[in-house]
Amino acid sequence: MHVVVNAAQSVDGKLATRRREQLRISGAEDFDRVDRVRAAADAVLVGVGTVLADDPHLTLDEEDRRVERLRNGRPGNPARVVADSTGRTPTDARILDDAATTYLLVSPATPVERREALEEAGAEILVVGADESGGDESEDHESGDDGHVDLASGINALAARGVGRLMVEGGGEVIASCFAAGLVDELHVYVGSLVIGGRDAPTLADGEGFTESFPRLDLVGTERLDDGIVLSYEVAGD
Ligand SMILES: NC(=O)C1=CN([C@@H]2O[C@H](COP(=O)(O)OP(=O)(O)OC[C@H]3O[C@@H](n4cnc5c(N)ncnc54)[C@H](OP(=O)(O)O)[C@@H]3O)[C@@H](O)[C@H]2O)C=CC1
Ligand SMILES: Nc1nc(O)c(N)c(N[C@@H]2O[C@H](COP(=O)(O)O)[C@@H](O)[C@H]2O)n1
Repeated sequence: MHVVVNAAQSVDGKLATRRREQLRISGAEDFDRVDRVRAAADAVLVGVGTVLADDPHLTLDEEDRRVERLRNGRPGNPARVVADSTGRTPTDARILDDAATTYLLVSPATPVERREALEEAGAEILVVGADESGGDESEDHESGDDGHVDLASGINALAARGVGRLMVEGGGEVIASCFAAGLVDELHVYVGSLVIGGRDAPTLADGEGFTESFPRLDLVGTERLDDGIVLSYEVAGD
């Protein structure tokens, strides 16, 4: 599985305001780039925090890209995936429409009735088990997962359904967990020319944070778009 993380942040590293409302950080040129990255992916993943805050659709904007995918024998839109341990995705969320397959990665803690309601609303439920690495106050654990669904298991379940390239669009909690689990291959960050501020505003990588062993990145590209810059990285090997 090849995992590509993409996000837009302010100069001070924030993905949104402290109110966690969707904010346009980039512009038309960057949204077109994001659409290209989506078009290359088999699936696009977000955390349930992003679904609750933004109600995103996560489909392609450009019809030509959908047509090209169909011509290549792929679904018109990439599948949509939500990391959602207890099934908090609203049944009227936009990602549950029929524009693409939508997988919800839930833990066994999600009640059967909730799973059934979400299936009825259009979701494919994948029960993938909770992450066991968090929750012990005595350890300096760096995963920050604390009983959320185990993303590595989720990715294996997606691979078994034909997903070879996964785009992760956020938010900060899920991106942090992806780095903590060593799942990320590429990172693309659009840095918009604004300061958002706020100690409680989401950042590119929230979670518990790292204290000893930090994911290291190789800068492989820079591109000026709109009034900002896209920084492209590959995750450095050990
Ligand atoms: N500028 C940008 O590019 C983007 C900005 N955003 C912004 O980010 C904010 C949302 O980010 P954030 O609040 O961090 O939410 P996330 O989208 O990262 O979702 C976090 C939630 O995902 C669930 N989850 C399931 N499994 C995991 C796991 N293994 N690790 C971590 N979380 C997991 C948890 O809920 P549970 O335990 O219930 O499963 C958790 O609370 C919004 O304000 C949105 O606008 C979002 C995307 C892109
Ligand atoms: N790349 C990017 N640039 C911005 O300026 C943004 N505000 C975001 N936000 C994320 O984009 C997703 C919206 O998806 P749809 O347009 O509904 O398909 C959502 O995840 C936002 O948080 N991204």
